[in-house]
Amino acid sequence: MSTAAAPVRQLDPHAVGELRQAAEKILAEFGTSATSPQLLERVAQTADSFSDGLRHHCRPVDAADGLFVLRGLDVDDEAIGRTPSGWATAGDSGAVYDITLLLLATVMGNPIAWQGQQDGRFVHNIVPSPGHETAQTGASSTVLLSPHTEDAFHPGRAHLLMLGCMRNHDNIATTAAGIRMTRLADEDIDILTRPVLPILPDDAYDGAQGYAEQAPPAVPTLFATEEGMTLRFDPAYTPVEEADDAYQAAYRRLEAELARVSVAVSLSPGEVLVVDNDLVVHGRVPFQARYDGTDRWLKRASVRVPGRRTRPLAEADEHGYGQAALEAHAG
Ligand SMILES: O=C(O)CCC(=O)C(=O)O
Ligand SMILES: [Fe+2]
Repeated sequence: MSTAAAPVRQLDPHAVGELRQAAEKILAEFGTSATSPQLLERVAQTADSFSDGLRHHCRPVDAADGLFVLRGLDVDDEAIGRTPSGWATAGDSGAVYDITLLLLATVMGNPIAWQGQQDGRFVHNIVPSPGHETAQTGASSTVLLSPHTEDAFHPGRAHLLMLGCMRNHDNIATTAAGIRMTRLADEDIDILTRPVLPILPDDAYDGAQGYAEQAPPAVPTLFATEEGMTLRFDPAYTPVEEADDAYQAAYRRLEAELARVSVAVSLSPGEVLVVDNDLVVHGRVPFQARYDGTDRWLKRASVRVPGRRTRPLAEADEHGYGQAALEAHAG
């Protein structure tokens, strides 16, 4: 894994001020970042009025590695208070950044939430939580969070994933690996393009594991589009051992290639990592949680981009394990 720098988009002071003022105004009006239809509507109106400069910073990912870092937001380590001990107790901690992320997400596309995850909030808190150290979810710490497509099990998954950093005293890196940086044999691409294995819902979803009304759909790992390759990959939730030997070997070679091209991005407060969820798998290195109110703390938003054609049409027939993605703004 390399620590090669991700492309940076530096927000200018004008754009930072514009965002800050807008987020504070909305927070003052509603008193919370908990999303109501009224708050979401205000977010949409506000994002509509943003300057071209700010909009330009939010343009689509335009590099082959499939990601960028937006830099320059102000985060005051004292003012944000203690790192919450888990998403369930986070409440309005860092609420102005929830709204900031929602505003940015709304410029980039349509933010989504999941009924079954973090109480249906549009912005999630990613913090290490006691008892979850070894889980394959954002709440873990001591284990490697394996590279994955966010919400890979679902046809309504995000096109863009945003991770905004509140605090990261131990410089714990997020990992990112782009499919277009890999080199794979044509034969492997051919095999991995076939729908052979399902991807099951991850442990962060209430209720989805018990979903047994229909068989899990087999989905392709790779998908070739006019603009290039995309992937849908989550080995921790894929029963790879059920495939034949040739498929398993190709899958392992893809895993090895993703590891080879993986970059480590250690976010600093005020930075927002944006990854294209069709091009990049992300994860996190293992770390030791502090559990003293100063732990690493990220805010996460997921965004769908209307009109993108980066996925197989057959996804429209998937049941999504009974989970529904809620869109912030009507189409
Ligand atoms: O903690 C991180 O850097 C990434 C965690 C993750 O996979 C996520 O929040 O989706
Ligand atoms: Fe993730």
